Amino acid sequence: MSEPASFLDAAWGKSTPHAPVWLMRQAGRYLPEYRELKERHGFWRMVRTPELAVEVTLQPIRRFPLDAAILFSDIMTPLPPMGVDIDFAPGPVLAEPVRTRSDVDRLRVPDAGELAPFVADAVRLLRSESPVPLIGFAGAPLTLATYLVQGTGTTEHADLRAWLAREPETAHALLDKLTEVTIRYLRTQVEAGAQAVQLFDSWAGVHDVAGYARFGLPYAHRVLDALAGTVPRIYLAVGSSHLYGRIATLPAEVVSVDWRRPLRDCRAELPGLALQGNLDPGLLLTTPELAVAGAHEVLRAGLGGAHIFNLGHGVLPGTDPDTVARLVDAVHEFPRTEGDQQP
Ligand SMILES: Cc1c2[nH]c(c1CCC(=O)O)Cc1[nH]c(c(CCC(=O)O)c1C)Cc1[nH]c(c(CCC(=O)O)c1C)Cc1[nH]c(c(C)c1CCC(=O)O)C2
Repeated sequence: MSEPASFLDAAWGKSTPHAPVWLMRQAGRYLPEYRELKERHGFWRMVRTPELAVEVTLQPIRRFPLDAAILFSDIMTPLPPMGVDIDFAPGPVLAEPVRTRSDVDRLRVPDAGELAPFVADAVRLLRSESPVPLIGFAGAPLTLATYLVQGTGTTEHADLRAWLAREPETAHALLDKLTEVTIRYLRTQVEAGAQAVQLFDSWAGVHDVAGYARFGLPYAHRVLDALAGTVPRIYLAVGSSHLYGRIATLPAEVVSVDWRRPLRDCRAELPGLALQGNLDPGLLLTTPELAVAGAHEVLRAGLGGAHIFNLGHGVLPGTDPDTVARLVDAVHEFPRTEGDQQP
């Protein structure tokens, strides 16, 4: 590799000599050192103890030459201070879903300082310990509402869509509170030193264009707009290419694309935006050779504009860390210079 790949350059829309690479869920269950720590401490304690959150954030950075670190936390982290009781099994499970107007009225909107002081501490520690830029993150309001209304994240979401249609005013009241909390939560991370932010709208894709335009877009817009002029903003919505016409209007620098369509097809629909993605995480469950071949496809499709290499969604639990190592090297070895596009 001639020059190091710069994550922040690509996030600001510059075309880099190599694609920088990080992986959603790069810290987590596929790493034995993560499983060992979780066995000892449990998930919430790891999230809430800055030294443990720092350790888990850095585990993948020590193993692989990744170009960015993502804070170890969860999109659910700002919800308990609002008065929501959440456990992980392994996905989030709420003691009581939020469905009525009085459920929504009871939710608190805590001050920034109250929201997650341990997150601000972890970010500050990471800024002195991490050799690579640090990405902060939050869940987008509609995705957080998905968990709050359903109580889990595991259905077809028809009940959420029915609830939105039946109770639009209650839904807007809930989304409004979640938007304010998310803005405070992300500003806290940026003020503590996060160098980029990713807004995870993981479940936006289950809505039709009109539903997204009504309940997703305006709130994601407000969150991203509140961070204007600070750090590059990455927006992720899985299974959502039917929404790209709307997503293109968001005040973000980067859109994270899932594995369903080649990046070159997405560029035309997301003009002026850097693209992040989009290897199928399922390919990392095959062989290093197939994963690397898939990465080359993605890298070729990503030419023609700024590209941050990532998966289309998170690393899956059964992934072999050696395959991840081969993948990261393959991305760094791929030149993005014009006329020299084959690995
Ligand atoms: C929907 C969502 C959640 N959490 C998150 C999202 C958005 C991203 C996406 O769409 O996948 C975001 C998240 N969750 C976690 C991170 C840490 C940083 C990273 O490495 O990417 C991030 C960025 C840790 C975690 N969050 C969770 C774990 C697993 C806990 C365990 O060890 O069992 C980790 C490492 C628990 C969790 N938390 C959530 C789910 C669905 C689960 C189930 C297990 C899983 O998908 O890994 C909610």
